[in-house]
Amino acid sequence: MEHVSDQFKFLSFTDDLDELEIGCEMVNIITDGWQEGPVAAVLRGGLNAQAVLDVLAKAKVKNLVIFHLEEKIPHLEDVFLSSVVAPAHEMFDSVTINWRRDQSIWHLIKSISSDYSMLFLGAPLSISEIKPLYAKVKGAFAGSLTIVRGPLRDLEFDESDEIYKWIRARTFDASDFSVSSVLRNYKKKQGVKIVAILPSLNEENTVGKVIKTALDVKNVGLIDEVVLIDSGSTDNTVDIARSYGIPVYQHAEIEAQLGTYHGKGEAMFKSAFVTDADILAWVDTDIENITPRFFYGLLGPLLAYPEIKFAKGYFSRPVRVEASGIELGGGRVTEILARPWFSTFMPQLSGYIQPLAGTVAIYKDALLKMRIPANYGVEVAMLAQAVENLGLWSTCQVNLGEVIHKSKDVIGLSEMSFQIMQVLAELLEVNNRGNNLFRRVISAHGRFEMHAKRFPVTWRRY
Ligand SMILES: O=c1ccn([C@@H]2O[C@H](COP(=O)(O)OP(=O)(O)O[C@H]3O[C@H](CO)[C@@H](O)[C@H](O)[C@H]3O)[C@@H](O)[C@H]2O)c(=O)[nH]1
Ligand SMILES: O=C(O)[C@H](O)COP(=O)(O)O
Repeated sequence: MEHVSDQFKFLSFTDDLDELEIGCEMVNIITDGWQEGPVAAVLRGGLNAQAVLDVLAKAKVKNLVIFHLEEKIPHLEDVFLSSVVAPAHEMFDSVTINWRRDQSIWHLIKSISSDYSMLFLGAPLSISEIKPLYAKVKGAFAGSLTIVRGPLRDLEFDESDEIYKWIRARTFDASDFSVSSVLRNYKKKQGVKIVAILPSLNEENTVGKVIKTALDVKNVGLIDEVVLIDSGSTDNTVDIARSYGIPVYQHAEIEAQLGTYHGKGEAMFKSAFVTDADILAWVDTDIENITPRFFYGLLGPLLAYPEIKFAKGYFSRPVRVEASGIELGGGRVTEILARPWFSTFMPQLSGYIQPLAGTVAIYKDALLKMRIPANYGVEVAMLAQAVENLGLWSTCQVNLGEVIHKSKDVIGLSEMSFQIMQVLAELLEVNNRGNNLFRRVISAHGRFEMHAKRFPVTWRRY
């Protein structure tokens, strides 16, 4: 039990929680008080869950009952297994783990309310979330509640860290902005015109629903225009889009005198020429589970906070089972390339949860000051320049919920990563000696083959 700390501080939920001790050794216990009877802990895993175990061991609880809501992404279960299940078996005489699949944590807590007189939870990330969490749990659980906040072990930053502060203040949830009348009011007050731009390349299965959803949001007055910018689809995408009566453009034909390039960035660059709106909001057309939330959520912060000029969506991605039978969690390029790159070279961007997301909204005057790469580097290039030109605090991210969209195979992702890396290198003015040749050596049946493809970055300027 190496991780048991001697420093426990007790507070009640009526105390001022600014009194919480922050430090490498402190365990803060915010509690209704001890009550005789059976004890349960509802735990997800991580430092605070581990601190709950410390507190219960110190309180000489012998038989521990733990409830755990199964994670949607199975590899997150590793955190629970290593930080809770393994140590709990060493610390207590008997441990019962109840793996649950309730609809939500509140359903779970309600269902055990009459069986336990004390409930222990790990604290949420931010101190300001503790009292709202308490109020919510008390609506479901009648007994005594204790929320434990563990020591800040292994964290090199504290709550005065700028990225941490930015995340707390500039990360929104789409549900914060779901009341259309409120948003319409903000929109009117700011006197802005908004266009939803839907980029497409062979999206016949999903494009119709995305357009219909955008039009629903237009009908309630939040969006003024919906346009589709196609990159030369060869399926029925364009016919489907036209059947909704919205303007449909081929990106190659927009401002044809500027020439044309392949790529999503090119479609986004050309978007600025087809509208006189003040705010441009792009939403990908391959999203299977599109809802108005994507549009409200993305636009909400820009309308409600005039100082915010750029918003990027983020989302959770359910695990997909590939044809190979292999289960994949989402965001492979994000986790393997973008996040490590940002933490190494561009730490000011490291608070972004989905830096590659294509759901983005920006004021047009800010867009016109940017240079836009024609390829898949467009999202990171826009993000980096938004933060550089406008300042981190004029940018934000919004949780749009869960996204289900088609996934590239590993070669597709590898090429996308190469494009993104080339763009990031150019943004940092790293001299890569014009090396944009991407080589892939393949060994099969005792022979080697060399495949090589060039991915030059074309920067577009307004
Ligand atoms: O030349 C193109 C290529 C794609 N698309 C559309 O752009 C969207 C996203 O493209 P996709 O190839 O599905 O991207 P992902 O593999 O999902 O890549 C993720 O990461 C990219 C790089 O950050 C972003 O551009 C994407 O929006 C984001 O979903 C879809 O609606 C496509 O139809 C175009 O309009 N033109
Ligand atoms: O955002 C990413 O990292 C890429 O779009 C890949 O996502 P996926 O691993 O969910 O397919």
